[in-house]
Amino acid sequence: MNYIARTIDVTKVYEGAEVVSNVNMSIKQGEIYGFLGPNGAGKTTIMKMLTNLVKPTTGEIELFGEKLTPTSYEVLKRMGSIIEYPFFYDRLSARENLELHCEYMGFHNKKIIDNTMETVGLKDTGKKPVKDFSLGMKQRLGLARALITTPELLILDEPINGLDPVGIREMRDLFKRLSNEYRITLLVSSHILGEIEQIADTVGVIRGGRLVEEVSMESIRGSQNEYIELQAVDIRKATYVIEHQLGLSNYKLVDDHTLRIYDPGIIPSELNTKLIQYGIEIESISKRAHSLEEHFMKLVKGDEDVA
Ligand SMILES: Nc1ncnc2c1ncn2[C@@H]1O[C@H](COP(=O)(O)OP(=O)(O)OP(=O)(O)O)[C@@H](O)[C@H]1O
Repeated sequence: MNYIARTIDVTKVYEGAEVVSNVNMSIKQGEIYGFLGPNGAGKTTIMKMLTNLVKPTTGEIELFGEKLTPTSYEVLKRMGSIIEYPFFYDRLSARENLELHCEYMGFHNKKIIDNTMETVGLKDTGKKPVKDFSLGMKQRLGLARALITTPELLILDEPINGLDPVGIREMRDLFKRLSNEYRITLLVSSHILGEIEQIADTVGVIRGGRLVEEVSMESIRGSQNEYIELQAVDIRKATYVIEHQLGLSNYKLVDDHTLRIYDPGIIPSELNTKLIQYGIEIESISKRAHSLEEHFMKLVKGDEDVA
């Protein structure tokens, strides 16, 4: 497997408190990796370690197959990032800010400034000073700055925070374009599941400094376990019939009234008919599926009974 970035058993201790604990993250080349977790879970700290802004207390970071050291300048040139609020020269225009950044980075290619401004949708901002930009425009300028050195990996910490629905949508579309057209690998953090779910190929869930899951969205969608939920007046009798007469074994009694059957391929109306034949009084019967939200919320909140 081709990994563009990995954390290997990374731990970070701040003033005696372990804020990141033994995290093993693997970001594949070309994917959008969604980094999901509540505020304070440790996302920013991990992103700072990946960009060499903070050193792990123990463990290692690997970027483009190389171990990250304090002098890994070449490796760091291959990535762009926005971590925490990006600083701009407020009185200067978008273009002037980007020109200054290029100069600072020793990167001289005027054409790229035009192209990047076009990519992020800031081409028509002219002389407008950044202080008159909306939050969404500033976010896009931050992205332009991260993109201007043509990175292979882009690390974005909560890039949609504070944006309105239109701005969120534009950002999301832009991430997909960067991934599909420019083949950039993205690591994007958020505390909002809905956002991660819509863009990510892989999701890493972090809680209390620990990576509690790292899974491809494809496999999660594939394992959306459907089940039949039924309610009966006498649930024990229904359970007996289901197990001994109908031969179904994969079920769970939820409460005194409700049973969930996980055996595949059951059609609710057929089950209903059969149960009635055995004299079971059914109150309700329906097909359901664990939603992604249920799946992730259990992880984020720390419910160990994860489906
Ligand atoms: N420089 C620091 N010194 C001490 N503690 C810190 C420092 N930076 C972060 N922390 C602590 O580490 C924990 C993780 O913070 P971090 O910013 O990585 O979380 P996060 O998941 O990015 O959340 P948020 O979205 O709120 O930034 C928090 O408890 C935070 O207070």
